[in-house]
Amino acid sequence: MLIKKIRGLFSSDLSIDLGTANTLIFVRDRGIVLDEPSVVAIRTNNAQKMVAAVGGEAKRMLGRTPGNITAIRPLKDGVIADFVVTEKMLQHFIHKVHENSFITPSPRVLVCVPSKSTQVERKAIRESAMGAGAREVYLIEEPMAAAIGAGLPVEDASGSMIVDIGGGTTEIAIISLNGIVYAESVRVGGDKFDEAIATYVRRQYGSLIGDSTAERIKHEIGTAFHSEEEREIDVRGRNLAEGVPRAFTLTSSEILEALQESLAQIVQTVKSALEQSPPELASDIAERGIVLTGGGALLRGLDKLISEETGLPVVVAEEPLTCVARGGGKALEMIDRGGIGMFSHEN
Ligand SMILES: Nc1ncnc2c1ncn2[C@@H]1O[C@H](COP(=O)(O)OP(=O)(O)OP(=O)(O)O)[C@@H](O)[C@H]1O
Repeated sequence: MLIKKIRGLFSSDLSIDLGTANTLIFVRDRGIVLDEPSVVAIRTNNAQKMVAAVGGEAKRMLGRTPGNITAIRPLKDGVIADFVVTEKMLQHFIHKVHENSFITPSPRVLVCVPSKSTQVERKAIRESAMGAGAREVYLIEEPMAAAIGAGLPVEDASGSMIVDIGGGTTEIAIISLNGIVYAESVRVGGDKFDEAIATYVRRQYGSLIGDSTAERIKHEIGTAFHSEEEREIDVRGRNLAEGVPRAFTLTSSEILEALQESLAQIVQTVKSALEQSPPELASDIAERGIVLTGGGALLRGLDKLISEETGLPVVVAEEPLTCVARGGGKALEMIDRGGIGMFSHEN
């Protein structure tokens, strides 16, 4: 135990949030050392595939690649769509952290996995991390890490509700005594919001916009709740009828309309989690409120919408985009204190 404690003090344990949209790596005492889009660009030469770029550089290539390069997102809808490429990406990021931070290799690595990921996926993630030099690998479910990162009292015998709105999925969990009492996930998140915006623009303006433009519109004027303050953005898309770029202006009310269906799905999943929560925990949640994490929590007015629909207080966690990675880091510290109840059964 003492040796474990001492080792804990000097170790450069990594916590990895392997997300559909972004991968983050947190190192104890250093904070977030890597924050990159989960994108890999693959170059094909005479049927041979090679990694051309990973992370930010690869994301800039999305939708702009020549014939022999494809930029792909190996995780989709919160699950691994391409094992081989995910492994390559994970290894690239872990090596990058080692190179940049003079961190000793072979640390303990904790990976945050979607609560609905299969045993096969968990095994693949574990093997990828081992392949990248991890000495020990721990897996923790994302909502648990998110709750710890948001500072919720997960160890207490009291219910906490977390809604983590990522790129591919929204994960909802009720946590008490270091365990997930109820978890539900819906394949709606930031990506679906972007798709809904692109669909709206195609229907209303007869123009095509790419994923990055849709995401930019969401960041700048996106909203989940009606507000007096109307925002606008000038956009350029390829007009379908004329085949040439055309400019038009979008307003925040239009984006609200475009997002209706996706938002309704999230609200419905939150409501059904509340309905299925044991009464004691439901009353704790009613008192403490619902905590939102993940990039989607930054969508303007989403807290208001969920609060209005559930009648409960809703708060957005501080730095929602880094909650999962930071929570994973804290969970690693908890291992040294013997708090291992929260880890996935695979450990
Ligand atoms: N200010 C903002 N307003 C709205 N959405 C935002 C904002 N900032 C980031 N996002 C969205 O958050 C999403 C990414 O969130 P996050 O990094 O938490 O997801 P992830 O962990 O990679 O995904 P998942 O949990 O599904 O695996 C993207 O869709 C991004 O567009």
